Amino acid sequence: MSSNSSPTSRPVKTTGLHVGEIVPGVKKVDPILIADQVTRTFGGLQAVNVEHLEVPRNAITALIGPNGAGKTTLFNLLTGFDKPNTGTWNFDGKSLGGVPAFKVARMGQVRTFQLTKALGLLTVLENMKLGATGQTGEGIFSSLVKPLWRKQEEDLEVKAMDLLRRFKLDTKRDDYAASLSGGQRKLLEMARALMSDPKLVMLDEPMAGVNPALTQSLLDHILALKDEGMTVLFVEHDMQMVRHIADWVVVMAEGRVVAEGPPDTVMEDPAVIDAYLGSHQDVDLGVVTGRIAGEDSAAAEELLAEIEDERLAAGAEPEEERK
Ligand SMILES: Nc1ncnc2c1ncn2[C@@H]1O[C@H](COP(=O)(O)OP(=O)(O)OP(=O)(O)O)[C@@H](O)[C@H]1O
Repeated sequence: MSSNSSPTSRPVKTTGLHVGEIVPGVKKVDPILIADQVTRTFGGLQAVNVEHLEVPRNAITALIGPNGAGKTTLFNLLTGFDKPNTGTWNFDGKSLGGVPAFKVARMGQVRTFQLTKALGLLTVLENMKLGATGQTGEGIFSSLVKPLWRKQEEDLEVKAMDLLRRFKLDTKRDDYAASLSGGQRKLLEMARALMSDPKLVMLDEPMAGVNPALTQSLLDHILALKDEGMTVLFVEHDMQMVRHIADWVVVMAEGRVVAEGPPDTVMEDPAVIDAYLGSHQDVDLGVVTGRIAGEDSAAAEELLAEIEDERLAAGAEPEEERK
């Protein structure tokens, strides 16, 4: 596959991912992940209620939605870190319901993890080694076969160093992970996930806490994953990033998938605008939507301008002319 993800050239977004009319739950031409009737409640709260969702293979899919929409909970369920109340899902043709997290990762579906305090006390290289799965050394019998185990350790280190070089973290190999900057941590999280040669990489807010200097580098790394044949599913609040790199966008609100589609069209969907408005807790939505009388606050004006900018960027007519 050709690599066209240099900072100067943006890859062409993948098209033709779906079959038929675009509605929430639309079928994909070649789905890598198919989820059905996945629900999760906490007490009386329904955090996730996904009827049907297909994730297209070898594309970059963004999962967006306001705070509390259920994005992280869905990630946890799909990767075996949490158990649903109901639901089934298939990854690459194999049923994953009830499969524990470490096995899910071994099957080729990995998610990145924020560096916890404990992981921060390990070196960068040790963190990388933790990301590897299917190690011969894990088995009781093979651990008795020392030469085999040692060879595997060496191979692991070579692989880890290759990845660290690619992510420009090789000079940090012996540093504690906790000493890395926010952006470097994100790079390490991604590099660690790649240690298990995944088919599907799930990134939880890859841009959170990243300074602008590393933003481009992170975007390029994510685009490169697709060039290498991987599928990416990521949760992100930064709409600019979603617009830049996603081939497909899934919007969640109150646990459900309320819209999906290519980024340029999905941002115009009224359900998306509703969900997006919902994330601006500082704005009086009644006033913004004209349902109740009152003066728009500065935050509301800003939000309306943001939405209008996004509409225009997507090629829509100016709001004034539509009336
Ligand atoms: N372990 C838990 N116990 C109780 N409630 C939970 C738990 N985990 C999540 N929730 C609730 O489930 C709902 C969905 O949360 P979730 O973190 O999945 O949303 P999110 O879309 O990822 O939000 P954010 O964008 O803020 O990360 C929220 O109302 C949250 O408070």
